[in-house]
Amino acid sequence: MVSTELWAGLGSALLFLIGLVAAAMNHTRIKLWLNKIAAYFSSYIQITIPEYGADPSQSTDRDFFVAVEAYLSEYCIHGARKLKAELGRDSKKPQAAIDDDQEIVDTFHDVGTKLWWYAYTEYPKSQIIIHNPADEKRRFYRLVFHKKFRDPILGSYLPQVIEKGRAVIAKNRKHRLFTNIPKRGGTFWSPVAFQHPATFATLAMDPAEKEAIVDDLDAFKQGKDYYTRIGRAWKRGYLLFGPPGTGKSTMIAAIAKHLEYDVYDLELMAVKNNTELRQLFVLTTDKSIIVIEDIDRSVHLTTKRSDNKPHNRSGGESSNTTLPPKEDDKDDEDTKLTLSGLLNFIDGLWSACGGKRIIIFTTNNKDNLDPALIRRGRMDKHIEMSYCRYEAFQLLARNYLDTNILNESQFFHLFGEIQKLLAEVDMSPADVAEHLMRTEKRDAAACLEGLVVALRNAKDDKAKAKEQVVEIVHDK
Ligand SMILES: Nc1ncnc2c1ncn2[C@@H]1O[C@H](COP(=O)(O)OP(=O)(O)OP(=O)(O)O)[C@@H](O)[C@H]1O
Ligand SMILES: [Mg+2]
Repeated sequence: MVSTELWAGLGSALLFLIGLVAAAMNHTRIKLWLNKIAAYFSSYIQITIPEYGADPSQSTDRDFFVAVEAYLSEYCIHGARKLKAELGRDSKKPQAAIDDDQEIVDTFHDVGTKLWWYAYTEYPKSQIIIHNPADEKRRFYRLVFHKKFRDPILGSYLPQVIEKGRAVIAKNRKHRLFTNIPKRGGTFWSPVAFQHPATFATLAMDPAEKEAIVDDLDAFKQGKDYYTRIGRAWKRGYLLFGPPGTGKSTMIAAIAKHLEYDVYDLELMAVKNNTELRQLFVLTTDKSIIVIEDIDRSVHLTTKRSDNKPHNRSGGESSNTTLPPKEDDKDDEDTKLTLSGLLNFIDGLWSACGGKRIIIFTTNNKDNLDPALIRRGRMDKHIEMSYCRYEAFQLLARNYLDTNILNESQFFHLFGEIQKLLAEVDMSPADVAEHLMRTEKRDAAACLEGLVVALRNAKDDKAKAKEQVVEIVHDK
């Protein structure tokens, strides 16, 4: 058994060496013969995976190479003696990969065989300065295995390598937050590492509603076939509305983390016109969340709708007008940011730009929005973020004070009062959370007592405000 493995190892190494010599030879004929000799005497097959294929602009070529690299770094690196380490992008942690001419042995358990992986690099022979990175140096991975395993290796092992490698890439990928900043010649996305700590586990809201949102996101994430079948673009719009401090921005961070998507935080004030908006949209990538916070306040949309249309009940512009467009409509479309430009941004263009995009609007006042902007199909799901009730408080208390706090009998009387008061008083989760922040001087009891006092005060204020309203009505 040992000697079989030894021969197999020697055979694969010899094949790899002959391959290297052949690659280094300039004479095409000799190169051809060397490869023929290697193929004749060897029972081994080799597969070469170049970093860039024939067409370097095709990123899919590189995907295979990158997946192999990630797979080998994660699953086979312990077998290599020579490694190279690089700092990953946005990362402080060094990432190791096998160095050139190193042999790594992997086992394909499905058929019980060993395989050999090698990394190597070819450098350009000419001294000409090269602008295309694909021409600079050529990196390869080479896989060598016994020819009797050709079918299972091609049919199952390599697809598994790609799948596992992609999973490793997704796991290690740092998520980014992009904001658009104006520069000469337009507005451009500028990224930073996205490290918001919020998750659905730390988000305080009605548990049933939270579960429904998570289910909706999961269905979206896995919904490629479904969206294709029903003939809709693979995108979803969420409108988050509710008073300040109820967790709308926190929810966006939790969604991004759950889906493992990048976030594009679109500042509409920095966008001059529809053309810029289109450019920004085209520059977003797949698997991303495009966010427009405070959509009602972030921009006054200059729009023919507002010029020509009757106003709706909330003072906004009604979208279902039949008035003919004015002559300068076309000019406005190009020189200003208009509501129709934004509507095109949401649903017109993105069907043409691939899938897996989520768009989220947030607002404190849903009634201020043009109905066209938030109709179902554009904003598919309307999620109300509301004041803190007892269930949300329980989660905050567990997170901020102690996981077991709700079982501590010394606080039962405080919990009872908090439950009663939260049913009567509107306090945002942000305000409740502020009272639960522990400091050196404030222990759990002090935090809870402070919250009770704040809730009692809020209840008194509410009662006084009510009395004043009654007095005004009587005076009238
Ligand atoms: N539902 C919640 N669950 C957990 N923490 C919350 C929640 N709501 C608010 N908070 C806390 O309050 C802070 C402010 O919340 P957030 O910024 O998400 O509110 P918002 O609804 O976006 O407010 P605004 O309308 O002013 O933008 C957060 O940093 C978070 O710590
Ligand atoms: Mg916010």
